[in-house]
Amino acid sequence: MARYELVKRSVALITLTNPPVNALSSPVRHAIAKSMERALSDPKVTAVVICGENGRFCGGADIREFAGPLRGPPLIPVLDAIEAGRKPVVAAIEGVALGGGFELALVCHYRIAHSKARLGLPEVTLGILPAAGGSQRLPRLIGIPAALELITTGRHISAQEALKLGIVDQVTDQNACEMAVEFALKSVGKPLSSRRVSMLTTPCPPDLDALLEAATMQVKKKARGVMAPLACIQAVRAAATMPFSKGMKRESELMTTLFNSGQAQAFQYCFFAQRTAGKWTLPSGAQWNNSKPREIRSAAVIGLGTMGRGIVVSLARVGISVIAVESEKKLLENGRQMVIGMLERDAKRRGVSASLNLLKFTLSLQDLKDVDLVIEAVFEDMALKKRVFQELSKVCRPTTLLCTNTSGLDVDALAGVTNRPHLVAGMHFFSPAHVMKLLEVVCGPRSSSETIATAMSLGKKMGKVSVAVGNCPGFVGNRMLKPYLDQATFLLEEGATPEQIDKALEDFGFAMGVFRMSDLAGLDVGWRVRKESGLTGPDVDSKNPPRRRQGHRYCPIPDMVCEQGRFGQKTGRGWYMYDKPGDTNAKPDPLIQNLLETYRSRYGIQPRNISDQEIIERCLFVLANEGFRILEDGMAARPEDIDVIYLFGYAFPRHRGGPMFYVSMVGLERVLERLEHYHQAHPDVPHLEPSALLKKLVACGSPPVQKWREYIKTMHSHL
Ligand SMILES: CCCCCCCCCCCCC[C@H](O)CC(=O)SCCNC(=O)CCNC(=O)[C@H](O)C(C)(C)COP(=O)(O)OP(=O)(O)OC[C@H]1O[C@@H](n2cnc3c(N)ncnc32)[C@H](O)[C@@H]1OP(=O)(O)O
Repeated sequence: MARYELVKRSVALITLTNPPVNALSSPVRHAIAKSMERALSDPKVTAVVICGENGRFCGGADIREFAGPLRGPPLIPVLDAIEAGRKPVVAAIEGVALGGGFELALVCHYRIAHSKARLGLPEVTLGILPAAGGSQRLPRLIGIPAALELITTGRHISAQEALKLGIVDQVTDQNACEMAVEFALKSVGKPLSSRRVSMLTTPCPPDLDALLEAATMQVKKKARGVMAPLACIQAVRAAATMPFSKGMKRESELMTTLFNSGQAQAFQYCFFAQRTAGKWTLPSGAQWNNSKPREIRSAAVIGLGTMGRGIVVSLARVGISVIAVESEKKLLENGRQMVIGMLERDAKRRGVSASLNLLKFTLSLQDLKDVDLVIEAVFEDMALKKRVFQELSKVCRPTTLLCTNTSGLDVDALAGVTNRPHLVAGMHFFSPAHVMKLLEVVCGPRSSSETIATAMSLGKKMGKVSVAVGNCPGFVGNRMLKPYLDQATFLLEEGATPEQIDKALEDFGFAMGVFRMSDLAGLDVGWRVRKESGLTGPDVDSKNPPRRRQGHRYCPIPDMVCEQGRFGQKTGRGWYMYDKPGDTNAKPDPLIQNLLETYRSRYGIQPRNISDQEIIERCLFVLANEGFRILEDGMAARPEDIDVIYLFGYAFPRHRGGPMFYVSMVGLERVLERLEHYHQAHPDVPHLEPSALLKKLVACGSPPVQKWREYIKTMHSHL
């Protein structure tokens, strides 16, 4: 777990050997401690260099170990012994020095970084804080403001920035390990006391309280209800106001609180869920590690609406040449200008030049004959999409992959009109496509493993978190959204207000409640879908009694809001009112209050007081209940995939871990009991009926979320 060598006759070279990221697992900590003892006691050794195998210094503590009892030597004494040693120790940082890896570097007396290395204390993103002295040493080394920013955001920094901040002593383009050995030889005999960061006095700004207060306000606003950033600020305060040993005690107390909070578990679950989602499987046995993706050098995007433009930008900025197609000259010109503007702004922000030379704009599908892959992003209309796919089938070479950005239509129906159904898949981006990280890769029953591998790998290349899903209406994300939105509007009927529901959801941790979010997204989109599916408008079957469709409860309030031309922020009116169209400051609107009161009295509904608990339970338990059904149907391979979709596509609060993790933390038995209760009260809402899988899991003793897959295996899978 660590290799010990003597180099240049007097330098002990300790190499961490724990692939893939040299995490500080128990055997690694043990090996470091033993190696240091050996180096310090060997008279031949005058200096020590610590590096990591395979060009990676260290990715920090082994996060998997956090789930069990602490075994092996604790990290802090291992690190303290390095700093206290009487021989100079140099960290040779290549690749990454993150979390405990960074803390390991901080106890070394010197730090040499390769120019491509990245450093950071990302603990806050795992719901904890740098608890091996990082919160106490970094402020001593670089001052409170810079340390506060790095620790509360978890941001990774480049070697150059680390040099500027005074974190590393030297940056090199050459082999960092060899440079560190040379550096170590030159450091022999130099006094070490000023190199022991724990011995430094934290430079304390005069306005410390104001600074910490401002940071507190900022993190409270940015991460509602999240404990870790607040704990980080308290730890940094300790570094500014307490001697090192007392600060370490405070750091440990804060870490214990975070560890016991449940939030840390949720964040750490998210970390692994994101990585698990990349490991897709198909019923054929094809999977991520046995299917080869095709290399995509050129692509085409059809349709330059909001989605199409974002997709063009996502492709071009990773070096893929893109042909963008529109149906009319004016739309094409407008799209061209928007895309160029977006790419230029993006390039400026990243300090690179915009890849405009990769773009071509055309009105003719004939220009697509040689591209490797097409993404169709035209209007959400099956007949139109089928025409496009038929045309593509004729125009593109037979090996071109044909993908659709539909947000819920039948991908296999589109595959069926082509001459290559095995090369058709869904690539469902989220709006705005160049910003949102989620990509649902929709596997049709005829999509080949190569097609899925290519779509997943292209998503990764574009920096997306790609999740493979089955082909059902709405796929995973939008399919689950429907019962969630329904519950919110049923609660309005029963007596709640949009403000009350939004506040309950925002207090739960969502950045925006369901109604504020709907106003931002635009209410007309859903209205059009409801009209097209005959739920509202002139095509409604007149046999439907009021507030019922196909025998089930239906709430027409969203349709009534749209009928008044209230489409959300863009029209200055929606569930809320805004000072002018495009404004974001949502204010409660007495007209909506009035509409709700009139509606309730028309249907003889006696409004009742609805608790926040009921709002959360009905909205979120029904969301997860649909997730269970999706798992039963084999439309998602595992609960982690559903959670990743909700974290990255629907801003589900990370400290709750995603809808499936959240209900597992609440306790499946309780969730089942509450769903049964609500279904009894609302028997005309089938989504409230507990799913078979939920019942099965409860009957099996409510296993943890990571084990649910074992209970789903027996069921029919589309993935
Ligand atoms: C009740 C009282 C309790 C009190 C508790 C007291 C405890 C006291 C001691 C605490 C000491 C704390 C020390 C420290 O402050 C805490 C930490 O260090 S937390 C860890 C911080 N590090 C990170 O957050 C880095 C996480 N990793 C990454 O960001 C990336 O993996 C990477 C390093 C940038 C590499 O990225 P990629 O190349 O894209 O590779 P992947 O991300 O796909 O990862 C590959 C593979 O490695 C696994 N992995 C990565 N990092 C870790 C890790 N730190 N631990 C374990 N495993 C890791 C990852 O899951 C992938 O695995 P695979 O999916 O392939 O199985």
